[in-house]
Amino acid sequence: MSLPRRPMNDALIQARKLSKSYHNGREQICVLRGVSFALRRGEAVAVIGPSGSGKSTLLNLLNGLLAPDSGELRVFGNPHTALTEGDWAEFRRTRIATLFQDGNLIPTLTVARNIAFRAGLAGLQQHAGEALLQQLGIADTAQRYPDQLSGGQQQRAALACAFAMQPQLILADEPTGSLDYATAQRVAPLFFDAIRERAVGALIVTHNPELAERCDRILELREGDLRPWDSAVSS
Ligand SMILES: Nc1ncnc2c1ncn2[C@@H]1O[C@H](COP(=O)(O)OP(=O)(O)OP(=O)(O)O)[C@@H](O)[C@H]1O
Repeated sequence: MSLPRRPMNDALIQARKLSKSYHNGREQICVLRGVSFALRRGEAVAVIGPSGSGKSTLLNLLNGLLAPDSGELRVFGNPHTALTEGDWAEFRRTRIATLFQDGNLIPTLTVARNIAFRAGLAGLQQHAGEALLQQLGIADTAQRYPDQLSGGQQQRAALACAFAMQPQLILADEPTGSLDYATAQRVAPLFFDAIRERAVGALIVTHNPELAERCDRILELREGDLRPWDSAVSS
C-alpha cells in the first residue's frame, strides 16, 4: 500500500470507540471500552490514570503493537484496517517514536551510535546527535554504552534517539520518570519545544502532574473510558 507521507488534515490520530480486552485462560479483562479522541500536529496530550487502567495498552494500539478488538482508528489519516504489518513497521521506523519506560536503547551500541542508528533507520543523516546530547545535558555520554549510564541518562539518551529520527508522532510512557526533579525541570521544556517547533504530536503517559500541566490537554483513563481530566472530580 502506498501511504501518504503527510496526513490530509492536522489529525495524526483519530480514535473512535476503541475497545480492547485481554484473555487469561477463561478470564477476560476488558481494558478499553470505547475510547474516542484525536491528536493533532503540534499538540501534546497527557494521559493520566490509575495503575492498570490501560495506558500502556492504549499506547500500543497507537503504534501498532496491538490491534483493537473493535472501533475505528486512523493513523496519519489511514484506517488501521488498511494497514499491514509492514506499514506499521515503516511508521515505527520513520514516523512514530515510542519511548517506553526502559529498553529504548540498543545495549551493544554507544549512545552516539544509538542515535546514528535511529536516524539512519528513518533514512536521515545523523547530524544533530552531539547538539541533542548537549541540549539534554549528557554530551559526556556519547561514547558510553547504555549499561554505563544512570537511569536518568538512559532516559535522556532515548529522548535524543527519538528526536533524531524526526518523528511526526511521539508516544511516551513516563518520559521523565527516571529523572531527578532538577533534571526533569530542565528536560521537560526541551521536550515541549521540540514538539511544538517540529509540529510533532505527542501522547504522554505520566503520573507527574507538572509534566501533565505543561501539555495542551489532559485526558484521564478510568474504567475503560478516556475523558477530559476534571481536577475538581479527581481531587
Ligand atoms: N498481555 C496481557 N495479558 C493479560 N492482561 C494484560 C496484558 N497486558 C496488560 N494486561 C492487563 O490489562 C490491564 C491494563 O494494563 P496496562 O499495562 O495497559 O495498564 P497501565 O495503565 O499502563 O498500568 P501502569 O500504570 O501500572 O503501567 C491491567 O489489568 C493488566 O494486568
